[in-house]
Amino acid sequence: MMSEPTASRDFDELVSWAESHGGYCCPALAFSKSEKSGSTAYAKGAIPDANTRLLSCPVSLIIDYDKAATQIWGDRQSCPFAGSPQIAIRLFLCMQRILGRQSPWSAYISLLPTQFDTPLYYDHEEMEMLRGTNIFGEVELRRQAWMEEWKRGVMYLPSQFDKSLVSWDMYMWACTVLSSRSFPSRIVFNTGSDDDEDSYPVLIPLVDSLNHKPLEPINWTVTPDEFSISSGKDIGAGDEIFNNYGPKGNEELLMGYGFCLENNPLDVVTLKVRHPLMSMEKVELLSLKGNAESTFHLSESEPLPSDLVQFFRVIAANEQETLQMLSASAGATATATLRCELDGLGKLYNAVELKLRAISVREDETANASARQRNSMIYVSQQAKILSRALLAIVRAMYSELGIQQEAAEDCPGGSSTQDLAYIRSRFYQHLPEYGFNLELVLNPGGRFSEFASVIKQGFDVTSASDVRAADIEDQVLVLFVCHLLISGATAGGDYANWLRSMQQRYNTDEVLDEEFVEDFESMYDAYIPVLAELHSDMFGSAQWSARLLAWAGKVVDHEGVVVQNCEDDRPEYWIIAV
Ligand SMILES: C[S@@+](CC[C@H](N)C(=O)[O-])C[C@H]1O[C@@H](n2cnc3c(N)ncnc32)[C@H](O)[C@@H]1O
Repeated sequence: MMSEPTASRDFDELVSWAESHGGYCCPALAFSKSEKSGSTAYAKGAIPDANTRLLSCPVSLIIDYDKAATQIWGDRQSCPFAGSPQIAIRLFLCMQRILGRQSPWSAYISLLPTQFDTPLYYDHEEMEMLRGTNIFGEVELRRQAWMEEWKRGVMYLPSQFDKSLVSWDMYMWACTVLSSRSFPSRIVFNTGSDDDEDSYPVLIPLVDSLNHKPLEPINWTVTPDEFSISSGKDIGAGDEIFNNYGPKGNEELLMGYGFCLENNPLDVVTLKVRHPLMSMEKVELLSLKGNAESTFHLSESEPLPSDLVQFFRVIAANEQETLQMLSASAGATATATLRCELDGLGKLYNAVELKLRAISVREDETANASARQRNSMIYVSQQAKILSRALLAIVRAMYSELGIQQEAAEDCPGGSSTQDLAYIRSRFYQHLPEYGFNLELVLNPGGRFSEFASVIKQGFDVTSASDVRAADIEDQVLVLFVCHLLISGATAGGDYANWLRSMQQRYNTDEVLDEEFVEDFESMYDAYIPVLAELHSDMFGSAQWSARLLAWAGKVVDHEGVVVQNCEDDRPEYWIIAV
């Protein structure tokens, strides 16, 4: 039980107005003012019976499209905004505000806030705290959309209205009132389903006076006469009485309502991924429906949703792997290859890391911070926390693909710090040689391929793998290496024999290596092979070297490679998974 807040008389008029039209306010409920969340409602005495009706609003006072259209344009048919009912309601709100005490809704309108903490009201410095987040870009888009609406809306107001009174500031006020306190029409009028696109926001005076608490058990009841709210639990004397605005993360709360909740159990990171150009098979695998991007929701409890992993798996798949996945989804048992899994996870890692890096988490003192600064800090740090969890989950998924999850669990007991990630990734790097090769392995002077390495270093005038990357010839060196592996007889035995055989079956066909494609490798052959043959005739002088062989290896590198971010120097590097 809390100490009882000070009752505010500001609400007396609102309550009597609602009651005079058939509304209801539970006698044990009182209103007070709070600095943190505007007006709040609390229990003057215990409300012990769950399901006690708390507040209700008669249908005659609910502000919906019907009332807005008929009051402004005379009837629904004459309203030009049937397809965008929210515009009619926003204009209606402005009209009621202009009418002042003349408005039948004046008891309600006069109590509505006129100052908000939604990011559309932030100044430049406050916006900077949100840089890199989804909201940062969204704010301007929303402002533009509202501004367009305002211009169109005012233009269509009937001539008896003084259009000049509906200022941009007033329209923005109406938009924010609607975003911060409306209910969806599909619930209020019992129409449609959750994803009903025809649903629009309606205002329910009095019932909209409660603050939000996630997961709070409340019931909304709709009858032909009223919309009421009752609690799903007993309420103690002095306790705040909450509504539950639905499953909303901090991003939605901040953008629409102007507040954030620390430890919001329903917080999510919304990750929007633009579609790259894709084959019809991939489009089918992802069941894409023509949108330019896909949206995923990451949460603390589910930082790596399976649909997100599947999206990147399909993006990463080469032709062969795509066909395998298609037949698997049609009932066959094939699963994605290790290469595809690692490449998909690697690409996903990069996408998530990019998003994490774009935002800056501030560790400032919160004691002197304004409400807006506090909200931004909560939002950004929670986003960062979920993204870091996702990174860790991705690395663990890579471990698990490589069959070394046991070690990860023992050595790295959890957490999401950068050290954990760097550690876990360095372990991942140590294990990759068991599965394939990259430049470091190929050019290691003391390693298995030291002879090949020394010819390449001489021929290309480089001393290390990073020189090769800096010269932008990583893929070419790997192409030469794949050819070298084949020519040097690895097919006859050794670790890569089976892999090379399957690569030959897959890519060494006239269908894959058409004339035009092979021709592209002739200049590479002319530029490199004679020079390298002079340096080491046994290795590069064999008649097996040809533009066609290089073209084949080009296909292998292109389709069987995995791009992984190097955690030390932070550059992308190429791995060929050869198992
Ligand atoms: C529907 S109104 C709720 C009643 C509101 N306090 C008022 O003054 O009218 C929604 C607004 O209340 C505030 N609010 C609601 N729940 C809150 C919470 N849990 N913490 C902080 N502010 C909250 C936000 O300003 C939000 O825009």
